[in-house]
Amino acid sequence: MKRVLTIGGSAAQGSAGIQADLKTFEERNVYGMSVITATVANNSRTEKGIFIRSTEEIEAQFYAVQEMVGYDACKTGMLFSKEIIQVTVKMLKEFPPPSLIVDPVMIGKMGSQLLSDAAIITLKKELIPIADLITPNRLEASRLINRKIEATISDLKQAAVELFELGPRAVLVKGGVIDKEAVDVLYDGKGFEVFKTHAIDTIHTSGAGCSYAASITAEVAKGYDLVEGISKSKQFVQKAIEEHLDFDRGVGSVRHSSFRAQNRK
Ligand SMILES: Nc1ncnc2c1ncn2[C@@H]1O[C@H](COP(=O)(O)OP(=O)(O)OP(=O)(O)O)[C@@H](O)[C@H]1O
Ligand SMILES: Cc1ncc(COP(=O)(O)O)c(N)n1
Repeated sequence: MKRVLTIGGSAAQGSAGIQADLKTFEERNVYGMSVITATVANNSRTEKGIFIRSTEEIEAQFYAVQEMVGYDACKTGMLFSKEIIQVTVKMLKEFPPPSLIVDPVMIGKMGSQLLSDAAIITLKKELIPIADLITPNRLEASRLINRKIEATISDLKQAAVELFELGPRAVLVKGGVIDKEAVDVLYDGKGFEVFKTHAIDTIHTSGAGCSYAASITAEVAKGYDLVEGISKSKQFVQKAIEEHLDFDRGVGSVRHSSFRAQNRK
């Protein structure tokens, strides 16, 4: 069984972050492990809580993973601060994963700030250059290249080229909805691949981005190439959004188990 690690934040409500990643790893049939960088305890009735873990606690988790299991691929999600990005880069350089997928999460779908403004530069200069794939959405991509990106395939392609210049081996820009289709563009320095599915009319997509990147990480760990891994993961996330869970309290969750349920019918 392939071994996959996620380094990111705990999302108490269960839809996104580490919870989404571990649920997705299980659905994609890989062995999931986690290093928790922060605890996000969103609660619309009180104040939003974000609690950052110490670098000592982060390192202890990472070394436990390496000593007890090892890994075939690694995903990063919420890293929040410059210090956490730097310790993550240090650990990844000491134990280079066969594949590294960096989801540059900045703002959660419920509005929480998951990356401090001051940390963007560290993300760009230190983590992105060692990534095999980065998976920004349009807003994150804009912040990384300091310009607005139009909702057109041609501008997404141009943005992917600019992001590639930051040094990753490939870029997947999630373009959002264009002409009723959910469009993503992959660029690997040689060519483009466009992934499209029909856009589902719902606000209940919390966890979509995390689960998509987690599924890609799992598929790459199994040996699929990026195009195959992304195609499979796009179908997985599509089904998870189609059968979303609405808890009647704002943005609901994707249903991580729906692809498996569909294939068991
Ligand atoms: N309404 C929708 N219908 C179909 N697919 C969607 C829909 N919303 C998002 N997706 C797809 O889900 C995947 C995750 O993308 P999304 O833009 O939600 O990421 P994100 O959560 O914003 O990213 P991040 O985790 O980096 O913050 C993409 O392939 C996107 O096209
Ligand atoms: C701890 C944590 N990490 C990441 C996300 C992004 O979530 P999404 O997949 O909805 O963009 C989140 N909301 N919380």
